[in-house]
Amino acid sequence: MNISPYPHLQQQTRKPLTLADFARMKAEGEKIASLTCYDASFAALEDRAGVDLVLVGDSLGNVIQGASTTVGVSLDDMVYHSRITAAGLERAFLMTDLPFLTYATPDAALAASHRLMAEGQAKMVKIEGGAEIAETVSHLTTYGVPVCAHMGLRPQLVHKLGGFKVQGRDDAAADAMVRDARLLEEAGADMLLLECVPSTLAARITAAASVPVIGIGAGPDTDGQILVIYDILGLSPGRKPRFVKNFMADADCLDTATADYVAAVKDRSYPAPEHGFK
Ligand SMILES: Nc1nc(=O)c2c([nH]1)NC[C@@H]1CN(c3ccc(C(=O)N[C@@H](CCC(=O)O)C(=O)O)cc3)CN21
Ligand SMILES: CC(C)C(=O)C(=O)O
Ligand SMILES: [Mg+2]
Repeated sequence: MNISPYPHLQQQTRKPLTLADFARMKAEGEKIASLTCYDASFAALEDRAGVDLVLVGDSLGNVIQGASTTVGVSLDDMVYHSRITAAGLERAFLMTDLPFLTYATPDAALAASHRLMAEGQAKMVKIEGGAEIAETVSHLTTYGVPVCAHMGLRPQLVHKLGGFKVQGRDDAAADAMVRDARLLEEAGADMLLLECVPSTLAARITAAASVPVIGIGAGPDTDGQILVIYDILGLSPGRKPRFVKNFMADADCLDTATADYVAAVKDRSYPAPEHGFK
């Protein structure tokens, strides 16, 4: 499959990306294209489509294991899928989620991150939380673990929240999220991820942050975008979150659908206004 006519592929080299590349992309206003991934074949597909950042998400509880939440995903599951995803990557940077209750103390987070990095070949770990995980982020940073802090809608808290709902809608919650983003950055977070927050709040946090901010359901103004790979390929059954776009609808194969997603993030045609929240 020859997908070379894409402008973003003509500009890219096959050299492995590093955190410095994401800092440069933020500074230059080049959007970071990210997708989730769970195995080597999809990793190779995403890598040749020009995806910059690959996340082995605990969403594998939903899309691989068929559960309705991510709560049951184990660290062994994450290590396994991280390792088999890493095997398919050449250029893209690999980030892996720490699953529910594997980072409840700083030392537990360090031990779990060790497994994701040493066995799972992750180059960065992602943990869900705000100010309350700042100490953990600081501990990981001290020992050289790159960290992304996942704020806004935190799917691991589904049973506390009572569902998957937009976060940071009132002024007090929005101000708290802005403060937490700053604290996490000061604690050493290398990246932030915002899920399901009003587009205006995501723009505010992105403008204030010196590290790259990736969004999902966070509007067009974050430094990058992420979606679940099966959602862009039309493989997810049932009602879709409003930020999802099926790129398979206008594509003739998986390679063009995935490259079309990357191109749409790069040229800012995804996300459109209807994919964001007020
Ligand atoms: N296939 C898949 N895609 C995802 O994006 C995803 C997963 N699984 N599993 C883990 C979490 C769960 N996510 C979700 C799930 C549902 C909504 C949702 O239905 N949101 C409503 C917002 C409701 C409101 O307005 O408060 C929506 O209409 O989009 C959002 C994120 C995102 N993640
Ligand atoms: C949706 C993304 C951000 C995630 O955390 C996951 O796939 O688990
Ligand atoms: Mg996750």
